[in-house]
Amino acid sequence: MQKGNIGVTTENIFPVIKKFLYSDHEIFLREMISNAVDATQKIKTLADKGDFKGELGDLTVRVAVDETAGTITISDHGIGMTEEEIDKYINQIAFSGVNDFLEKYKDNANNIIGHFGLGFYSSFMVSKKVEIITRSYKDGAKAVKWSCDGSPAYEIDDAERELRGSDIILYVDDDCKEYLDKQKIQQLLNKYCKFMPVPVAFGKKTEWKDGKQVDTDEDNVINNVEPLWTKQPSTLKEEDYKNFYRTLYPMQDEPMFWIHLNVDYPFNLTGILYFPRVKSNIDLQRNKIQLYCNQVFVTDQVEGIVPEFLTLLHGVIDSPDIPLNVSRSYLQSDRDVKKISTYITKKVSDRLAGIFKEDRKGYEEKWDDLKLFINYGMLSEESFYDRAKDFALLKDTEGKYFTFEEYKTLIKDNQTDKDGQLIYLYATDKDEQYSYIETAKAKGYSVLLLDGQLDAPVVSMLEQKFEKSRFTRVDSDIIDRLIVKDDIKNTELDSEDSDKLSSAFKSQMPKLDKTEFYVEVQGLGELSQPVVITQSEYMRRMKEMSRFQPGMNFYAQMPDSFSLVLNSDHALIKKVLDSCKEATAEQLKPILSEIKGQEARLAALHQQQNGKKPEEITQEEKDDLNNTEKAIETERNKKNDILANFAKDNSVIHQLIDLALLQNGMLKGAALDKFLKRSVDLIR
Ligand SMILES: Nc1ncnc2c1ncn2[C@@H]1O[C@H](COP(=O)(O)OP(=O)(O)OP(=O)(O)O)[C@@H](O)[C@H]1O
Repeated sequence: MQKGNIGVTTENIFPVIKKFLYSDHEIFLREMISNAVDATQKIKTLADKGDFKGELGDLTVRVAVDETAGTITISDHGIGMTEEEIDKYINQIAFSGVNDFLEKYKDNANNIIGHFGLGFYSSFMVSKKVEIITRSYKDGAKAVKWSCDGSPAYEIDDAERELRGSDIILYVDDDCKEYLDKQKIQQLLNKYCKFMPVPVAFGKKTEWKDGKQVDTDEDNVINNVEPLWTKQPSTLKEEDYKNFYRTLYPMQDEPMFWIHLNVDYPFNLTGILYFPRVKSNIDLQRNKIQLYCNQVFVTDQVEGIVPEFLTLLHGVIDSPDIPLNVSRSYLQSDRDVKKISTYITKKVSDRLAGIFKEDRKGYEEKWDDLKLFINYGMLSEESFYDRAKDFALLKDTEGKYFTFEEYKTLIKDNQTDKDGQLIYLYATDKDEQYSYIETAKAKGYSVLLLDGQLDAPVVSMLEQKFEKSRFTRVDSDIIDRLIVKDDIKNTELDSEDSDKLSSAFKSQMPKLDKTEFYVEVQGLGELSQPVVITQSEYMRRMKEMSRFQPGMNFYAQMPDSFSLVLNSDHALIKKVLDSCKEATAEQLKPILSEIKGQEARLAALHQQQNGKKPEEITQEEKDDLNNTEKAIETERNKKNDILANFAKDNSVIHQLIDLALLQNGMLKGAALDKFLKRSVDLIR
């Protein structure tokens, strides 16, 4: 028997390992099984080369849990180890790996990607003692047993073992008893070993016999040794890809299409990426791309390796060239990783461009599902925008699709304003903005439907990319001002009438929380609606953006401001004006003439004082000016009161306001109820 100390200086290294890798204890199983798989593949290689002439035998790696003994055993029929090899690979080298790890990550353990290849010693994260019973394939090799209880001391002894290969026996620590639960092990095998290249068996398949579940003779092999991505694309059918997708994401809808990745220079990478049909954000967070290293599952945190927008895709990537035992910040600056990321982006855009070219109709049918990925890609990656601008689509409110270039050609003639700016009209909700869309269409304009999650930032991006172009929502102004072609014709009403109308209407606008209404009078044509509500594009966008961007709180606090535009060409508005004049003329006459007089006085005072320096203006003159202003204010208030008093009982005004609110989904609760009752009264 040989005793010795493992070549480490730290007195007791294992508590440290445990602490560092606390969240990732479970990887021990992956490490043990991939060692067993490696040893098995090595014997196969030796046999292929003729360096091993014996029987290969059954190469299945076996995992067994013994709850009573408190052990997990991983057995392989691989190359095994001689005593010298144990000394070299386990006592010396493996430990130096642990040492390096501690050296490097002492201070920033949190930055570790979470799957440092600790290899064999990760077994101590869950074990109080580990034994290796092994026998090398080499002629005349003796079986040996190595054991270590987690202190730097180990023992090596002779052992009984007939067959070539190794048993690794983990004596599970008392605080890690969960790993003695078969279901837990099954779950870990499923997560990490599902596609390992050598059969891995966990117990036997069971069957029902005499009302009991009993083991059969057949191994319960948990993995598929030849997963789809390792095969040649030319040998695969559509159904194969769909089936594989189902094994990866059992509850998910069929994917739209996929990309089989396969490169061996300048780096090695295989994999299959699927474009999923995404139903909800929960799906996005739950189903992720899985990263493998030679068919061993590493992680589903692929940020930094795959461009961010492609993390929304599903599937697998397998590459031995992605450095796994480094921190994330290093990963992002690593040149090979950058190359991988660029390669994947190019592959994805080539595939999309290909489908677009070959099957435009099919592509359009998928667009609504694809849009999120492509928009996200264009927003987050300049190089992707440059590729995607030729196959990204815009959809109009009638459901027709256009490329950027096609759409520009379509609207160029009719939607260029007097300053030469191309105006892209859009709606965000076909039903809510229905009448605005119809008005625009009646004018021969095309209206885009931009109702996607990312459309607001996409609009800002496109405005920067497209030359001399602006996006405007159809309800952001009255039709003649959406695309200003000539100078606007002014309302035919004189300012006094216009003022009466707007004051009367304004006095009856509802007092809504955080909402402001401006009232203006415009001639919109006899056939247009009598009252229209619009919301300025600029303010709406600022408010929308403030929801996503910190530091824009100022805009979020501002009330929503809307314009209520009264169409002075409409018969109903004319009718209101006439009855208003009739009802208020007597009362308003002296007030209006008083206001006129005071205004003339104010103008004269201003003129007088304008020529003077501030110190030359006397207190008396200042008071005079202030008092005149106040007098005007008082008279105006009187005027407004009279108009409000008239408007209060005018059911046409109320009805018109409510109809406009209703059209914008702003009439609710008690106000809606009142409107309904009034409407019934009106037709009674
Ligand atoms: N089941 C086994 N059969 C034969 N040799 C083994 C077995 N397990 C471990 N070894 C030997 O011990 C060495 C150290 O294993 P360890 O898992 O620590 O590192 P590794 O597998 O080389 O690298 P990694 O850190 O990526 O796992 C292996 O390289 C191998 O030579």
